Amino acid sequence: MAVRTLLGLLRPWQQFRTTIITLRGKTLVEHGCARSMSTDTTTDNLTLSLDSKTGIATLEMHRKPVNGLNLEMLTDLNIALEKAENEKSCKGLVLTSGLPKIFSAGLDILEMYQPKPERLAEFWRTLQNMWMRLYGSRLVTIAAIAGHSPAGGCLMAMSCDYRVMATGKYAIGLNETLLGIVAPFWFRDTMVNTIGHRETERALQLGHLYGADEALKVGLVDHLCDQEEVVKAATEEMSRWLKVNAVARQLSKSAMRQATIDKLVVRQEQDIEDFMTFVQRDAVQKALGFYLQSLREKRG
Ligand SMILES: CCCCC/C=C/C(=O)SCCNC(=O)CCNC(=O)[C@H](O)C(C)(C)COP(=O)(O)OP(=O)(O)OC[C@H]1O[C@@H](n2cnc3c(N)ncnc32)[C@H](O)[C@@H]1OP(=O)(O)O
Repeated sequence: MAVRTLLGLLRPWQQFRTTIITLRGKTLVEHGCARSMSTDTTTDNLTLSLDSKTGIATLEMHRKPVNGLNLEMLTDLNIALEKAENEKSCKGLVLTSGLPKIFSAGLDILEMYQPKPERLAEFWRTLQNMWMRLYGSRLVTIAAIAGHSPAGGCLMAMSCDYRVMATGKYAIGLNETLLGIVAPFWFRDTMVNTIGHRETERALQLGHLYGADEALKVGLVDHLCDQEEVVKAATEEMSRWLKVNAVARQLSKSAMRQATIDKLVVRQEQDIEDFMTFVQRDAVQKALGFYLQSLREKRG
């Protein structure tokens, strides 16, 4: 009761901080004053910071070696996204990576290979929630992609409002079929909404990974620039979006995206069941084992 009364007196972000402690058994490391998001918030997996002058937050992923999305990383992403969302002065979010040559290698395959069922279900639910949060964010969201972005990495990028990608030998796309797995309907829907039905159909079947030029051509990304300029270009683009009336922009975004999100909302439990059944099939486990092996052998 005392805790509830105290929570009632706290602002949303302060309640949020308390929730972190309750949910994870450990708190985020917050540098400086805990009363403002203008100070950095850092975990093992990411840093969230807000420029209080511009209202632009930067969410930088840094889970070594490749920003693989495991349960802990996804939990941190959910917490960070909710924190940015709840901070009134925050208007936009740049999603980027602090690791060289990698945006995100997508889902951590080790979460799906020889999994423990309970953790597998939690992992998938946390991913679903992260996607719904990012795709439906009130904020202007821009992905600054200075490295590879396959599968779940591509999903995160596509869930933003705009994508800036580095020129160079980086690849982006939904390559699930190359692993012997199938992108779920909400991954597919997000891609259809980004590049259209026919291009998605081709890309999904082939597990096609686009180079930067090709990604620009089909509209999978919106702008290319030098690797070092990616975050700057994203921030510059952001200021254009922030000049638009926020309510009108948010309502337009929601009008375009909410039906896609609602499709998952009503099928969330079924989707978890489907995922668990599929992933635990012998053939799928075998395929994931081979793929992991090929990644390891590539390193020699
Ligand atoms: C069943 C329903 C469908 C679910 C939908 C699935 C969505 C997904 O996201 S599945 C994951 C798809 N991701 C990939 O296919 C990417 C695989 N990785 C790569 O292609 C490369 O690692 C790279 C291009 C992203 C980076 O290349 P490079 O810089 O050369 O780094 P390494 O390949 O040497 O990798 C370093 C280290 O990390 C391990 N690793 C890479 N990706 C993943 C991953 N997604 N999950 C787990 N581990 C990964 C890799 O095996 C290396 O490990 P060590 O050899 O032990 O150091």
